[in-house]
Amino acid sequence: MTDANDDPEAAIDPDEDAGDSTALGSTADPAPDLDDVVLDNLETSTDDDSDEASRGLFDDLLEGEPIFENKEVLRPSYTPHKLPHREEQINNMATILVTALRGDTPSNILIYGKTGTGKTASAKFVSEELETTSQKYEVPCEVEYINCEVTDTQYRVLAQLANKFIDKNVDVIDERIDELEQLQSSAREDPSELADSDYDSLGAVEDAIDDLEAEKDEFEEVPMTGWPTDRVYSSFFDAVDYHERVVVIMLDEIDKLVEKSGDDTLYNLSRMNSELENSRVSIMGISNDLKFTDFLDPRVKSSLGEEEIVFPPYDANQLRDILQARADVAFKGNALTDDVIPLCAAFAAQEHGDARRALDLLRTAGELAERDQTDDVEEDHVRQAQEKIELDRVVEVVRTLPTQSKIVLFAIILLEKNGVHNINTGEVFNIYKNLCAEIDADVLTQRRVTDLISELDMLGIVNAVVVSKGRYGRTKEISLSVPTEETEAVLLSDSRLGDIDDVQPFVQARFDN
Ligand SMILES: Nc1ncnc2c1ncn2[C@@H]1O[C@H](COP(=O)(O)OP(=O)(O)OP(=O)(O)O)[C@@H](O)[C@H]1O
Repeated sequence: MTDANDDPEAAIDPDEDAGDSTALGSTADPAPDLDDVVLDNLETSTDDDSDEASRGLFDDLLEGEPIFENKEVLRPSYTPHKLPHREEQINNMATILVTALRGDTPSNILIYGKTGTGKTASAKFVSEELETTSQKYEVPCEVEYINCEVTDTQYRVLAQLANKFIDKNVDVIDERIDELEQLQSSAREDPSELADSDYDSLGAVEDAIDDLEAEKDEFEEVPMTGWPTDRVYSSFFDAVDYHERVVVIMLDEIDKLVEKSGDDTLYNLSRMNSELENSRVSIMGISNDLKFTDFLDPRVKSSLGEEEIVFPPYDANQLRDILQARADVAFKGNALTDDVIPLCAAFAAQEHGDARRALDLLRTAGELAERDQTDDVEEDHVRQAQEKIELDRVVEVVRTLPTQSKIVLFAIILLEKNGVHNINTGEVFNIYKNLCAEIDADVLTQRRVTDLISELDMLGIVNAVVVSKGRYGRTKEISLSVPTEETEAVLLSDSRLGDIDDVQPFVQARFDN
């Protein structure tokens, strides 16, 4: 990839710029003699004033040798061509799918594994290989990818598939029409051209073109809402069965589809083959959730799970190899100090062997080093990156909390900020009540507030431990697990909580009651 960042010297040469600005500057001198200008130009090209004048906001930034050679390679959207430590899973998939290249129906496959274990990347890699090979051997085989987190109802899945196949069918028809039109024009010049074709006259070619045009007009795009589901299904069915082919439907995050809209889609897809005449359909489901098949109809479960492939989490050594392979392409020669990759791998392995997290860390560490304008990425940049990513996560979780949980969290923050340690539920509840009154929110019961505190605990935002107070029973001691200032700022960015003017009186309230 070439981009201005790759070679800033080549893209914008400050010297060249200075020369230009002198030439422009010379227009200030009325009626310059052409020869003088050239001479002036040479003489003044080292003149600092004009150089300074042209230095803009970006010059300094461009001058620092960039750390990255190609940052895109570290982004989640990039599909690598090599996937270290996934050879076994990739081979398993290929062994199952090769059936498609023989014109038969491959078994359905279910792929399991935690987030960031390379399921999508591996499945996409195998699909691309499958499609390329099918073109090479001219065996009609197609893969359709659907992300069920986005497309999460039966209607949408079927509509999206129907429209994709309709588009493909239109392309097939257009190609055929092109061929016939070529035959038509060459046969007009030399009627013997028809001898090798299926048509005995120009009229017959004309009719065939008309038929194809009419067929094309019959295809109707499925709207994204509004049709009865069986109509959408039959549109999809007809579009797939339009000509002979094997179709692999890849349903990424398949558990989200089942969670949102049950197993009807899978039931319909898995029984299609008995009715299709020309084509065959096979399903490849990908899931983070090992238990989602428990919610499936037993028939769907056994049909979908004909073959199961598990993607185990990566360990720190495997993550190192993955990072190294990407870093070789992403960074300039010696931009990484020795500790960087092992540390990113170790942090990500602690999480649960998530390659996405490891790549995020490496990219963020590189960006932080770039911002510092240093020549290389150091261990400290990785630690800062780890903190930044963690903080971004916290901000996102806090920002999307329901209002009641935000109020409870705000009460805990106010107590901590006022030096209260080992906060108990009663203290939180008192402040919570006052905050609710201030912003006109419903007041929940203390029991419900205790539940909300437990939820905040599960999200890792607060730490709530149950301690025994001897004969006074047991109580919860609550403390914040996230940075106070940043979390408070996120809470105050909520328009309702932002309305609270003076928080001091609320803290006094803990002594009431
Ligand atoms: N073996 C590997 N080699 C190189 N890159 C990898 C490997 N495994 C995963 N990655 C990279 O890690 C990131 C996450 O991988 P991927 O999206 O395939 O994970 P996933 O298992 O599908 O996760 P999720 O369930 O969250 O979608 C991607 O950027 C991918 O390119």
